[in-house]
Amino acid sequence: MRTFRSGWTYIETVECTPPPLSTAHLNRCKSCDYVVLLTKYHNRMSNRKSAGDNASECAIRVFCRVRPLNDSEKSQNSKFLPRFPSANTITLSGKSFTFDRVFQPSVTQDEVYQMAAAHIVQDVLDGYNGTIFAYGQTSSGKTHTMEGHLDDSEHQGITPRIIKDVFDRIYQMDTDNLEFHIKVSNFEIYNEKVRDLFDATKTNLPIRESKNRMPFVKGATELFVSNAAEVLAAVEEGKKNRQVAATKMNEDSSRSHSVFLIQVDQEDRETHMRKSGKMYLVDLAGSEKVGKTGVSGALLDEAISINKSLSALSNVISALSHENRSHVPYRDSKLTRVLQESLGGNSRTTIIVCTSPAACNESETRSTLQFGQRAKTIKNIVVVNEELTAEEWKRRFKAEEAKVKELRQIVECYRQSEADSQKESNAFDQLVDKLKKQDDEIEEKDAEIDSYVEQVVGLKQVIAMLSVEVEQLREHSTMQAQRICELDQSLHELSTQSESTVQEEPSELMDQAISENVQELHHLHNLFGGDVFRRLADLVTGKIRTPQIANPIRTAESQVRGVSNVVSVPINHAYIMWKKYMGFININM
Ligand SMILES: Nc1ncnc2c1ncn2[C@@H]1O[C@H](COP(=O)(O)OP(=O)(O)OP(=O)(O)O)[C@@H](O)[C@H]1O
Repeated sequence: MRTFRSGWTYIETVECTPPPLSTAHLNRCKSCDYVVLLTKYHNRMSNRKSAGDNASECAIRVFCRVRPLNDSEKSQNSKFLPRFPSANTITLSGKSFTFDRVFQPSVTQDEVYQMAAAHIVQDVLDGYNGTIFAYGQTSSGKTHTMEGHLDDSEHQGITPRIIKDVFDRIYQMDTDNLEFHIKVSNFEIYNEKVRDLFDATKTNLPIRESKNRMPFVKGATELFVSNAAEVLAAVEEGKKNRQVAATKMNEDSSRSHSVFLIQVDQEDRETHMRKSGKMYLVDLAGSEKVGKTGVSGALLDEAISINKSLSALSNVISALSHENRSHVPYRDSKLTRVLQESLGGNSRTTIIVCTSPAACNESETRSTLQFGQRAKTIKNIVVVNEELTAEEWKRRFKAEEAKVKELRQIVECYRQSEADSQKESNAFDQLVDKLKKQDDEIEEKDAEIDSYVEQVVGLKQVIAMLSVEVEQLREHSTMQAQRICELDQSLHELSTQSESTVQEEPSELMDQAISENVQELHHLHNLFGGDVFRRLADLVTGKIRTPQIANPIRTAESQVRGVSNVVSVPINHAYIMWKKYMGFININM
């Protein structure tokens, strides 16, 4: 047995937004404590979200329903325009529109309910808010979809099916600890006035905001119900009071937007946990081209008011579908005020766009499909509405404390990591300075090397010249050596001659010959002992320090010395001979 009672207040839980995980920081410091902690934190938060524990993003679901051609359209021979290339696409004159599902005319009321609406029952029992509304031009099938035939189980629309399902699920629950409190209200927005459909005397109810900033209709009659039959009776009651009139396009045209609100509150008697889910079932009045509907007088005023509020709804949808939405004009109409939480707020919302298939309604159908397409981009943020027990508060408080502690740790780590990166950045600056200095030094060395290279080039030229000179000397020395041999021979002969004529005075001829030989010997001595060695010694010892340059010069020097040795042996011999001869002359003079 379930218990139903009344009189609770509800508190909405608010999600604490985790600090963003900056990619810049991730790149800088992939393994630092801060990132590890923050990643853990984010993972934990997303796990909590997926468990339905807190706020989560929820896109508005949009379905499209196409009704069959009606008699009037058939009689005009209006063509059946839409094509259905896939289960969720509709094509109109070549332009495709994609929805969560497209219902073709043959789709039954039950199929529409199962695919588009049944899920809302569980959402509401889980403590979420939910909204389903039908949108479309007049006579496109909105009332048929939302309400249908109330007393015909096959042709019932969404509202009676939801009511039945809510009670079926509650009675099927296998715990006896839950206590339920269900209340319904029904009002319409007619000519920008909120009228209570359960109490026809309340014709202009105000819209106020709760302390959670949720708009609600103040003073609307709330009926406490305990079974589906009671609720259906209430729906019938409200229906009687709704503004309908016959127009050229619809015999039972709704001249107002109707809102049926079911609020399910529940309490676990053991844990004292409380949850509350609100469900808005909305049948909008249809937009109409007054030329087509042929209305005048009061009906024309209604049509103008309907179109105005629908265009306010379009503006809200349009503002919400922009990424950088700044202002959403909820306050432009009563309709958008009432639906504020359903559009961009805390509600799991489903929109069923209803269309006519007839070619004569093509432009209205196209604008309906565009409306649905825009609405599909809107994302609501939903949270479970729950009232917490003292124990639950304590548990959450502790969890929040732990979270704060964790966040403090993260902040501390972040600070530390910032300080570390500052240090790293200073060290980096120093390194950059050092590298700059090294760069300058390298540039200097480069210049030095360039000058060495220039010197090497110059010295290579000198060596080449010296080599030529050495070669010439070698040739010359060979000739000179030959000459020295001849002189040696001649001196020997002269010496022999003088020994044999020791008593005789040296002849003038001999003196001249000896003098010439001596001069020639002097010349040769100067030639081989002088300039060449000096120049080589200069190069090797003083100005040249690099081995690459000095080595070839040393080679050249030894080559010259080699030549000089070759030449100097006979010269020395000749010189000795000459000295000997001169001594001989002096002794005998
Ligand atoms: N899918 C459908 N299958 C069969 N009949 C339908 C379907 N949709 C609508 N109809 C019929 O078309 C007519 C107009 O539908 P309905 O009253 O639901 O339109 P509406 O959009 O609510 O119009 P208004 O905005 O003028 O109130 C009704 O007779 C309804 O039974």
